[in-house]
Amino acid sequence: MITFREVSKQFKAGRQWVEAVRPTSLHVEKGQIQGIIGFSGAGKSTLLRMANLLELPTAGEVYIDGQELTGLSAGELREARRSIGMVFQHYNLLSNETCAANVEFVLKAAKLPGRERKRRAEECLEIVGLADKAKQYPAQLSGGQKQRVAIARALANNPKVLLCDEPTSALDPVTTLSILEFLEKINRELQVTIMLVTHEIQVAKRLCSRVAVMEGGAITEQLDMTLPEIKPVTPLGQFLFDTAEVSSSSVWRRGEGYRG
Ligand SMILES: Nc1ncnc2c1ncn2[C@@H]1O[C@H](COP(=O)(O)OP(=O)(O)OP(=O)(O)O)[C@@H](O)[C@H]1O
Repeated sequence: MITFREVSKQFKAGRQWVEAVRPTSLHVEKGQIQGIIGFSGAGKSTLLRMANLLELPTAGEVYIDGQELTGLSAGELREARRSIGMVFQHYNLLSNETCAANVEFVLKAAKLPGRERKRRAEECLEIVGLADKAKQYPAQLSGGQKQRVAIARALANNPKVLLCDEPTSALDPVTTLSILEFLEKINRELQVTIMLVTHEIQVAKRLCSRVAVMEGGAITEQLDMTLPEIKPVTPLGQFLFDTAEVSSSSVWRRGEGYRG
C-alpha cells in the first residue's frame, strides 16, 4: 500500500547539507500499522512526510496503492493526496472554526456539496465519539478531544492511508490509550493502512504490526510485532525494547543511556 523505493532527503542548513534520510526502502502492506521509532533527529518525520510528498524526496520513488506519487503533476498529486490522511502532534486545527467546520474544510477542497459536507463531517465526528462537540471551537476541547477532531478531519475523504506524526506525544497516558484505541478501530473497521512515527515504544508495542527502527537517517531493522517473541538484533532496537518501561519521554529524546 505504501512503498518507498530508495528514497533519500537532504536539507540545506546554511552552508551544510544535512542527510535527513539516507537511501531507504520500505514496503507497508495494506491493512498494516507500521511504526517508525528512533531518537530525535533520526529522520522519522522526514520519511513519514515523504509518503504524501509533504517533503519532496531528493531521490527515489514513493508509491501509494501502486500509484507513483513522485511521477505525478501538481493537479494529480492534489487528487492522490485525498486518499492520504495526516494527523500531527499539535493537531493543526483552525482555531476560529468549529469542530464540524474543521472537518468540512478538507471536503470543500474536494468540492463536495454543502449538505453532503455537513453529513460527512457529522459521520466522522461520530466515528471519534465527538458528535456532541460539532459546534464547539478547538479552544473549548481537551488535548485528546482536539486530536480526535484532527483524526475525524483526516478521515473525511475516506483515505486508504493515515499518516500519524507523534499523534500522542502531547497527551497524558490515559488519553494516549484512548487515541490508540480510535486508531486501532479505524484500521480494523475502515481498513485504513496506518504509518505512525513515535518515540514511545509503549505506543509502538500497543498499536503496530511492524516497527522500523531508524538511526542516522536509515532504517536499521524492521521488527514483526505479531511474533510471540520479538528479538531486536541492533543495539538500538535492543535498547528501545529493554527500556520499554521508561516513562519520561525526555530520556527518549536525548537517547540517554544508549551506547550504540
Ligand atoms: N526543513 C529542514 N531543514 C533543515 N534540516 C532539517 C529540516 N527538517 C529536518 N531537518 C534535519 O533532518 C534530520 C532529521 O529530522 P527529522 O525531523 O526527520 O527527525 P525525527 O527523527 O523525526 O526527529 P524528532 O523526533 O525530533 O521529530 C535532523 O537532523 C533535522 O535537524
